[in-house]
Amino acid sequence: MGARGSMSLSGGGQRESPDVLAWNTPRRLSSASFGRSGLAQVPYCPVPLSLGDMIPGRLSSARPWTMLEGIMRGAVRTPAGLRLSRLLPQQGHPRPLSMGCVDCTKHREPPGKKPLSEKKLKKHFVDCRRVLVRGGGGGSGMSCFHSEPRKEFGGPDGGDGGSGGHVILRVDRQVKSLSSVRSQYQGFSGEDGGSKNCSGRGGAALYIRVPVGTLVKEGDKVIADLSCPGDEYIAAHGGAGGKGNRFFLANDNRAPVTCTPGEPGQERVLHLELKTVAHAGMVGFPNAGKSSLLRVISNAKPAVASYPFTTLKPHVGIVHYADHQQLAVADIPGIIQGAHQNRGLGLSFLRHLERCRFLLFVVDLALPEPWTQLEHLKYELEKYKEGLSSRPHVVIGNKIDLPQARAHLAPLQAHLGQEVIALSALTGENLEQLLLHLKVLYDAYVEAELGQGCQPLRW
Ligand SMILES: Nc1nc2c(ncn2[C@@H]2O[C@H](COP(=O)(O)OP(=O)(O)OP(=O)(O)O)[C@@H](O)[C@H]2O)c(=O)[nH]1
Ligand SMILES: [Mg+2]
Repeated sequence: MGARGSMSLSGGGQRESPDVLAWNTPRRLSSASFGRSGLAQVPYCPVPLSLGDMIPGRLSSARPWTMLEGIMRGAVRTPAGLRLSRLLPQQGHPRPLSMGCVDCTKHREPPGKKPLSEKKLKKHFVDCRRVLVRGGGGGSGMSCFHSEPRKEFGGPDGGDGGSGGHVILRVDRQVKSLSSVRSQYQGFSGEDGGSKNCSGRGGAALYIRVPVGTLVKEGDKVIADLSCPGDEYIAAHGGAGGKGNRFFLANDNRAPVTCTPGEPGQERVLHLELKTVAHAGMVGFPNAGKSSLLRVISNAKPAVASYPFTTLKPHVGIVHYADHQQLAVADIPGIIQGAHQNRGLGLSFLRHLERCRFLLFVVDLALPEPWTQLEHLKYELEKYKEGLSSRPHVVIGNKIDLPQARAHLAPLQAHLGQEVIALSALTGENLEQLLLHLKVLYDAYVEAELGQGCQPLRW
């Protein structure tokens, strides 16, 4: 018998424990060993194996092998690319083994993945894309006639072509920018119709994965706002399939030869624009310490340096609270006076603030007359979009650890007539006050949304 025969070869005369599964040669499970379910349960393997799965080549014979004896034939291939043999010892070195499937190796550490450097992240962050989408073409209809012995002219039996596949934009939470979106997409075509009234298979839908907060524009018109994970938008419809000659059968035409070709898919040029979705957006002059602050309150790691415009693209960090609430905070590039006249990085990146429910104005307390920073910031926001600066907000005075900053705090508060949260992103001083304040703003936002019957943004 196959299994017993191979045991004597590989075991080298060694008596084996009935409880172990010994390795020799990888074998493929053959069809003979599977019941109607198509699955075989191998001892010591917690999951059933299916036809084509790799199993260890030899099994101890003192156990009930009747089922297994028939299954040890064939070579080494698995349908899903699964090769259990890779988990097992080398051929020619039999070793007791009590596992036989991938599930048994779950505890193994995955190979280490290097985090992307800040430089690479910037390079790969794309928040605008022009994309040409074409739906799949429909398959052509068939023109043919039924024919069988003694029935030569059986009538038209050409089937219709399958319709072309749509091209669909789908929001995926794992996708963080539009960098993975290509400039062109062509949907899958439908199959042509066949004889015997067989219709062609329709083309499969082609999905383009986009990040949460993608705005779809055609020309200047916004046609879709994909702001929730799982949202879908059909960017280009597939073409309809052509008609086979059977379709044209009529009383006055019993033998039509006409069939129509499939229609081409829809073709559109779309502009995708990413507007970061976050609860809070940080606004401030360059070097105010926005990125430093995001690093200490969240899990995000934006670059920090003492030169202006260190941050060139938005970063979103998540603040975790003890009650499992999660608050997303976006750090955007610094704004300077005259940004609306395209100074500095301009204002185009302010679109990432548009969806933020509340704003965090970060002011550098170490600079003289810090209230002027706030005035300029609000002015620039208003220039970009009216009413943007009057959203619920909190003023943060950063760098309180510096001696001159303490002196500037009282005049700033007097000037603004509102509370300023003085803290230090460097030393962590007074961060709790900011976190508590953020929670209050978040709770107010959730309450307001629920009050209006809307679902608040959950991260
Ligand atoms: N002393 C002190 N220095 C700070 C504090 N926060 C940030 N800094 C320093 O300020 C400099 C700028 O910090 P960033 O966090 O990069 O500032 P930013 O606002 O993100 O700057 P841009 O990305 O250019 O807009 C860095 O050298 C930080 O070390 C603070 O609380 N105290
Ligand atoms: Mg920064």
